[in-house]
Amino acid sequence: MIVFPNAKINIGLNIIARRPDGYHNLETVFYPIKINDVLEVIEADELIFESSGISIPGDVNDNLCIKGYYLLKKDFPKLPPVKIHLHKNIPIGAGLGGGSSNAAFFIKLMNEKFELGLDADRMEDYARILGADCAFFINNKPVFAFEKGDEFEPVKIDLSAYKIVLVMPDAHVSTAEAYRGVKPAPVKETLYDLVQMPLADWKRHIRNDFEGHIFNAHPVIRGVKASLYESGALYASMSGSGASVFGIFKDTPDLSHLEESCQVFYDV
Ligand SMILES: C[C@@](CO)(OP(=O)(O)O)[C@H](O)COP(=O)(O)OP(=O)(O)OC[C@H]1O[C@@H](n2ccc(N)nc2=O)[C@H](O)[C@@H]1O
Ligand SMILES: Nc1ncnc2c1ncn2[C@@H]1O[C@H](COP(=O)(O)OP(=O)(O)O)[C@@H](O)[C@H]1O
Repeated sequence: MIVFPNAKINIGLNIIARRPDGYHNLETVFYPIKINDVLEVIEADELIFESSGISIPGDVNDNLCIKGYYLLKKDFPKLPPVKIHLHKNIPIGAGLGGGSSNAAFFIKLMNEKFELGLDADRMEDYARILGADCAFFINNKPVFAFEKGDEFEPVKIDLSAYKIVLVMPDAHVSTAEAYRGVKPAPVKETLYDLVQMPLADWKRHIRNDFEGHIFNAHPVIRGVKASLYESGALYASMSGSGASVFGIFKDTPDLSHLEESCQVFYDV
């Protein structure tokens, strides 16, 4: 069985408070975008993980697909061994949730392939264990997210009339680094309301709290955001903990000046 895990962008990201468990309460809007990995799972004599495309840092046993397998196996001991092939296309550590998406799509694929009988809520519960960003990818629809980013309210937001461009500069930001450098603060207006405003107003009201210190540490990312506005973006922002930056345009822009130093994904 083959599925195509997609990436996400964060529209707004406000870090509200540090939690006793060391995580942070936040508000954000997750929005799915069309940059995809390829995930294939077949039955096998033993558990095998192979990948191609972008190489994935870290130990194979820490891969979120493998962690997802063992998580399901604990509750479904009869689950047979599988061979997993993951073709990585989503930039890694980019604020795009690629690994989290792989985990969630793996759970959905195993549920269907082995008829585990899990509904979306149960699959979200499994995904929450694997990471704060994973549960969103079970339903994979635009949502207002809060708590650790794993509790949701549906939000009416449709960007299909616009062109979204995703730019990946030559910079790497770890999620933990991003959280270490941010000062939590309560919000004056909730993102849930702010994203209902006309898109032309977003630039003045919607922000990503990671941008301040991440831009100081990685000025190239600030430069990409400025370049997107200079190229006519109605709204541009770093996605999540970065380093990727997205821009929302009326029409597909010419960003050839960025293509030498960045990976540019048009109309995602
Ligand atoms: C920042 C966000 C915004 O959507 O995504 P990315 O930019 O990474 O895609 C997420 O909060 C990342 O979610 P995810 O990447 O799943 O985080 P996890 O693996 O669960 O946690 C990695 C580390 O990030 C920090 N962390 C994560 C989530 C959260 N609400 N508070 C935190 O403090 C913790 O230090 C944790 O050890
Ligand atoms: N299937 C996977 N794909 C990508 N990264 C993974 C995967 N499993 C675990 N990881 C680890 O997760 C981190 C990147 O996660 P990812 O979701 O791509 O980042 P981000 O959420 O910032 O976009 C890397 O350190 C990588 O080692």
